[in-house]
Amino acid sequence: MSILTDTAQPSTNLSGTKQPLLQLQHVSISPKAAPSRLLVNDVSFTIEAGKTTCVVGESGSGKSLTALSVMGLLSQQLQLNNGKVLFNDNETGLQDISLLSEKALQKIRGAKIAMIFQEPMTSLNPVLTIGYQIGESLTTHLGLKNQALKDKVAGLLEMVGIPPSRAGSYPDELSGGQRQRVMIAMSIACEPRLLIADEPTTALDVTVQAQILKLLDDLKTRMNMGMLFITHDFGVVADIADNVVVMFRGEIVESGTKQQVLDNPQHPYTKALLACVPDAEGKKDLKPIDYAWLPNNNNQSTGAAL
Ligand SMILES: Nc1ncnc2c1ncn2[C@@H]1O[C@H](COP(=O)(O)OP(=O)(O)OP(=O)(O)O)[C@@H](O)[C@H]1O
Repeated sequence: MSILTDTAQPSTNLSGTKQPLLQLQHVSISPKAAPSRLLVNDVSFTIEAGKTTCVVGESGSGKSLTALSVMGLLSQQLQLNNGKVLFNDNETGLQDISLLSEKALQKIRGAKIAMIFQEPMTSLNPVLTIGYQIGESLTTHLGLKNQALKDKVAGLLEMVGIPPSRAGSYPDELSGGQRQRVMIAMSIACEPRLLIADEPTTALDVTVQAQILKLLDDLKTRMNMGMLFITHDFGVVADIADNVVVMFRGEIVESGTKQQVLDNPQHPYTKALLACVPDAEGKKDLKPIDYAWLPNNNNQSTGAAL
């Protein structure tokens, strides 16, 4: 049973040209207390419907802040001090959602742009059943109730590979992989146009990680969703990316298609990151990242974890 409509189509503007789903233009983020300290500096990239853009970089490179800025969820201490977050919500065409009121953003969040995080336990409420939690946004955004709500929740559970009979289970009765599947069911419930996934498989073992990546990739294709996928893992990039953005210390150092970036990396940092990736058997010698390309005396390893 498909519970998804097949209506998601790439948008075209009046002149018939395909419009991007999301376009970040020169986004910079800094602490309000120190506006000149740029944590994210002049970041621009585009995501199309039905395509996955992986943002990759070591810890602290600004990946999560970039994603949070799209959702309008930067912490109170931070500000978007430059740039545009253009989102195509199909009704209004491309609009700068960073200018919207919190109330207007709440209508977009969950319904048109959804996000899943690394650790599902921190996002799931331990005292509510998973069925209830999956149903919440369906009631809020789509007004579903009673049997229609139950049917839709059952369909979503089925779609993410959890027997619908588990709808009455509590989060701590599920495995880590199942909890992440519940989070995915919650995030796709309203058929968002854009899914932001921030390291959603990092806490999972390798086999479950592969299953979740495949599930997300299948859903993306089936729903023609755009996906912004944050990772520090080039293995994940190789599996699911269409396009890749490489970030270092708040800036994009390289971007392109997966083939361009993985097969023919241009920037020394991308080359250094790729040199750290173990091969399929985990045999390659793991080297620390080489920062020799950094100018001046700024070439010390940050000790950053990959
Ligand atoms: N509220 C905040 N106030 C000040 N600095 C912050 C705040 N939140 C994040 N930062 C800093 O901004 C930089 C980018 O953080 P961000 O979380 O985007 O990195 P990341 O690439 O997602 O790292 P990770 O992979 O570890 O999640 C880091 O140096 C971080 O310490």
